[in-house]
Amino acid sequence: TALPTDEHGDYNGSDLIEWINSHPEGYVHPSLRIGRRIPGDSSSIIGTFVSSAPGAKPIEKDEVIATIPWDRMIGPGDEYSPTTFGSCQAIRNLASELKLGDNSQYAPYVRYLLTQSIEAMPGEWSKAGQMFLRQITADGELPPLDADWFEAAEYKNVWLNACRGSDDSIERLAYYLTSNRDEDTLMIPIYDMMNHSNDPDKLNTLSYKPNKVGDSFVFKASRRINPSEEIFNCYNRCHACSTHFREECETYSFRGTPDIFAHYGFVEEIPHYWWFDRNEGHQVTEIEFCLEKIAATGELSVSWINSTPGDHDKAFFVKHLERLKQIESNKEGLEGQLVQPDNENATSQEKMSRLEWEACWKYHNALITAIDAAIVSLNRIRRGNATAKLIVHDEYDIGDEL
Ligand SMILES: C[S@@+](CC[C@H](N)C(=O)[O-])C[C@H]1O[C@@H](n2cnc3c(N)ncnc32)[C@H](O)[C@@H]1O
Repeated sequence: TALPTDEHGDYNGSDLIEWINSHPEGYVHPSLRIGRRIPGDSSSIIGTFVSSAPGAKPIEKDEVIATIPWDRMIGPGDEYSPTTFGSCQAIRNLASELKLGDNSQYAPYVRYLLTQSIEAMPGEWSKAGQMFLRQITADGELPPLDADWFEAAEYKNVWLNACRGSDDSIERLAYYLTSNRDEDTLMIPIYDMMNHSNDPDKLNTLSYKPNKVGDSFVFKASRRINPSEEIFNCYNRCHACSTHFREECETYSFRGTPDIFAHYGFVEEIPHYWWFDRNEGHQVTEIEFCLEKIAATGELSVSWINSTPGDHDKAFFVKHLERLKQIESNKEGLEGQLVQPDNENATSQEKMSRLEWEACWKYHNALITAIDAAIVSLNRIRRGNATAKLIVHDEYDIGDEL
């Protein structure tokens, strides 16, 4: 069955909205629009917006954006608990529904999910793409340090080994869809159409997951959202840099900018949360900082978490900044060597797709920006031109995400 589209030919989720609203407990705010950021531009991502159609109203602070009833979500069934963060049963149930396709009781949702491709997930990248990322991160000296994600080891460990899943294309899709779109153990239509932001000026929702089997999932506006504004969720809500959300934390996440890249395949916009582990012999020094953009000047600002780095840490940053710039100086040569030419259809593990190439460079640039800002901050502190901005978290400040 073809997906419903808007006047630009983009998916508009009208089937999903109708399906949720047709349930006695279901509700979708009439001003919600599903569509592309730039309507009609197929390279622009799909997300959720407040409609700018004539007569469409803003969504006011605390208004419910959507209520998704229990039996419109795909999850672990009776095994559900709000404090469980991963479930083989949930992935299995999703795979079964995907296999049923149009015959699934979740057909409007399943039809959209089946259009999703997993090629942007680093775990699904070609060998060449994964090797290039290894080069950028100096074989694990820079984050994300854990190679599991980009070598698909996580897929093998979790799905094939722990869950005893099969390696067929639908089960693989189910695994990556849960890693990319679920909220703990639930796949939630409409909610999972929201894109991510950590920017306090953009982030505009709060969500409330079911307390028990049978309850609905609700998400609300955390401030007034005006027509044409995008509606955002935060995928790593309440991490070490998001102090302004602390009082609103229902769940916590330790994921920073490198983890968002590893798990979703995109580089988030600033503000960022960066962490580095500097290895010296057997000793590991953790270096963490928040990177923000000062709205008035556009200047980058670094706040160090727990402690200000010392000379060895600065030398580590300087070394990697030079190394990253060195890689960039050979960008053209690398492109010829590593990227699948557009006119060649045959895919090979020795070449990477253009999508992987571009994602690698976005991450490379983000690393350069962050490391450069870190060095600037340390130089200023050293020269006495600035006092270090320090954020200190006590051990019990941050909760667990399993
Ligand atoms: C939960 S889905 C969000 C809806 C998704 N855009 C869609 O088309 O259905 C998560 C995926 O959306 C994309 N995404 C979300 N936030 C993004 C952002 N800020 N920048 C770029 N891509 C983003 C990434 O591909 C991510 O893996």
